[in-house]
Amino acid sequence: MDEDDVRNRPSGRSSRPRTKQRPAHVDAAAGMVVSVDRGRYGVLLNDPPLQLITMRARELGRTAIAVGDRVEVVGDLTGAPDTLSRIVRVSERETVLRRTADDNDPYERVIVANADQLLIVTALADPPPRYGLIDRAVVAALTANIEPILLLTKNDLASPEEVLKNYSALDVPTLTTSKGGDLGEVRAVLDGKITVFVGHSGVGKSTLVNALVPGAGRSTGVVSGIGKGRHTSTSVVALQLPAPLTGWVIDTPGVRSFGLAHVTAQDVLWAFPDLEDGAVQCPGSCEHLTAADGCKLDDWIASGHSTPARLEAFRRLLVSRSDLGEP
Ligand SMILES: Nc1nc2c(ncn2[C@@H]2O[C@H](COP(=O)(O)OP(=O)(O)OP(=O)(O)O)[C@@H](O)[C@H]2O)c(=O)[nH]1
Ligand SMILES: [Zn+2]
Repeated sequence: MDEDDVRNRPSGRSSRPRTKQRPAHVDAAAGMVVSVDRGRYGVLLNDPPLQLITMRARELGRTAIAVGDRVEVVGDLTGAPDTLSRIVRVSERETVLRRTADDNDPYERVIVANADQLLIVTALADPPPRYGLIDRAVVAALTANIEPILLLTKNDLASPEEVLKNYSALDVPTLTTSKGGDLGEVRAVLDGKITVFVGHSGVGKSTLVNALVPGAGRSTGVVSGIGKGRHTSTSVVALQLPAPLTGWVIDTPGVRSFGLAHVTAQDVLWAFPDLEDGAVQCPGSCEHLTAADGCKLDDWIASGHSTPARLEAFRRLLVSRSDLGEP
């Protein structure tokens, strides 16, 4: 992944990152970035659907390029081995999933561009759900205008009741899967969309990706045979869903947490239209956490708007921003 040197506000409802206009390259071909690995970008051309290895053109400066970016490429477009072409333009992004700089990483990162949905993969048991991580992923999605979806694996081991209760006030769509179970419902949710999959180790994310995209070859937690080892990939890749489906699964093996320091209380409030009007009376710098600090949202609820559960869910998300993401 690349550093994004332009510290744009997270893409809320109104602000969109801008792309500078570049001189047109008449021979450029359009495509999508499907992998990023040490300065090399895998690009799948739209027509013909060839996959190329590319690098950034100098004229792009330090503009970040991320998986999901729609780009224009020039140079050798045959896809022949040992050829390299250059990305000369990055299109304006519809959404940007990002994480903040933290102690381990001084740069704000663009994780994925143009995603429609964030599928938060959580096991119901082995390992047990970690609400802090789920909440942070929900905040990252909502504040990027990406739809969060909770996928609960290992339903054969435990009941989803408690998790569903925890997320009912947030209105996050939920799916459950079990070992060897039918994935029809999951496929229907993914069809036609660009969906980012996140989940911490052992939840069954690779098992799921392999089942949805045969041949994806994502390594799963079973290690067998001497010397075989486990090929743990840490880079983000986009995988095309097989026909008759359309759309993409973007696997994020390296993403274990979301740094959310760039997300303000106002950003989270945008995801709660039912509370937004109630915050008009709040002090200008309100963090919306307690009435004791002058927040007027409790009064808003008391006068019959929205519900106490929604306010509680909103505040839980606000607090999750400052939790330690990992481990
Ligand atoms: N019982 C049960 N086991 C499952 C289910 N899904 C996956 N597993 C098992 O859980 C273990 C971990 O699955 P993986 O797919 O490797 O998990 P992962 O999330 O990709 O983890 P990393 O590879 O560490 O990122 C494997 O032994 C799977 O067979 C499920 O629905 N039920
Ligand atoms: Zn407030």
